[in-house]
Amino acid sequence: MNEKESLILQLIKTNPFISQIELAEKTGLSRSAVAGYISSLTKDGKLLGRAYILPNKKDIVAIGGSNVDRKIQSLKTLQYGTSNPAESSQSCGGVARNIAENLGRLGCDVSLMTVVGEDPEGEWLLDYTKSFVDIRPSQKLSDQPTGTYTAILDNEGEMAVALADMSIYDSIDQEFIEKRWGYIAAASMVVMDTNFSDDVLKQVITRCEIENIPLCITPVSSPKVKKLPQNLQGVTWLIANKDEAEALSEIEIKEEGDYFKAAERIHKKGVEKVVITRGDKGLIYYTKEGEAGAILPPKVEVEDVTGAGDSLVSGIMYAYLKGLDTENACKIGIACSILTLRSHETVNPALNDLHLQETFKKYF
Ligand SMILES: Nc1ncnc2c1ncn2[C@@H]1O[C@H](COP(=O)(O)OP(=O)(O)OP(=O)(O)O)[C@@H](O)[C@H]1O
Ligand SMILES: O=c1[nH]cc([C@@H]2O[C@H](CO)[C@@H](O)[C@H]2O)c(=O)[nH]1
Repeated sequence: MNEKESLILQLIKTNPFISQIELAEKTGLSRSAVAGYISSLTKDGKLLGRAYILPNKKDIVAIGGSNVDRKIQSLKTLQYGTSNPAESSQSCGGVARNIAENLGRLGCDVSLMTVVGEDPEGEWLLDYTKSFVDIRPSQKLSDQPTGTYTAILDNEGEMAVALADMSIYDSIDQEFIEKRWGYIAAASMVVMDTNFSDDVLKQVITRCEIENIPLCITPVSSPKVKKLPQNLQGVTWLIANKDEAEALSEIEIKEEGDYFKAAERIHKKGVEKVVITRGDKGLIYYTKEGEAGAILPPKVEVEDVTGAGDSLVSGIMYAYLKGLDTENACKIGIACSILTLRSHETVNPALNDLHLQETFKKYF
């Protein structure tokens, strides 16, 4: 094989969709010369022909946000209206991205459909994430900055207030999803956060229902939960914290029984399995099959709460895909959140399936 042929083969390997015109531009040959090389490579059996490429079958596709998380933790009790001595850190974030990374670390085959800006932050997020996750369905946008999440934490690691600068997600339209539907159709399960527009959320819910693709929705905040449609038929799991569950159910949760009333209201919108989390009081679950219960977490030292909810969702999905029932899937979810609570990062870099199983066995 001569130098030009091996260059053409290399370019085709990197991008099987490359056109003869692009190959000509990249090799400095004329288009007809490229055609000649391709024909001789085909005759020699080095190229097997042109083909449509289908996405690989994946366990999970995560749809939604990828942000840079900036966390500033007060060293002493927070005092409002004055300057508090603090410590800052930065990590990769975004609910969909966090879930995808957690699942990737747990050994699942997962892909991420997100958008970032064409800036150093976007580059960093995708570069870091691609070690655990297939990022091919994601895109960099040249005219928008990467989303950022800035959280002020108190000295105990609990979030006091957070600011979400994520206008980039408003530019995602139904066509973006349509073009990438092949990835969704090839998945055993879809997990979607509520960062994208209400039109996109509705489109994914409706189409997953029609095509019978299990879908888990996890809201990112109480303002953004309101983007969900009234009709949630087709949603398999909805996993929300107390504030998000209140906003979605329009029920104020004051006591134990209210959690189940809120869950029942959300179930009546069409959701099969509802989980409402409640910080150090664990969670409650309520399903169409009539399962209902509360699970308490063990007492743990909290380093930083950021990402606890996302790892809980990841643990539940990991267990659900392995065929566990709702109660045990929720326990795996709690075990996964404990590992995040003990880490300053939004996703614990020490997470793996062995570590998760050991934590589950230790506490449940
Ligand atoms: N202090 C804690 N002690 C033990 N478990 C906790 C604590 N805080 C959170 N968790 C675990 O994490 C899960 C999710 O926490 P929470 O209800 O605060 O959700 P969230 O607001 O979505 O979290 P975040 O936004 O911080 O990721 C809980 O169901 C629980 O299992
Ligand atoms: O509106 C949003 N707020 C916060 C997040 C993300 O939540 C994560 C913590 O649960 C954190 O990584 C942040 O980026 C998001 O994706 N959208």
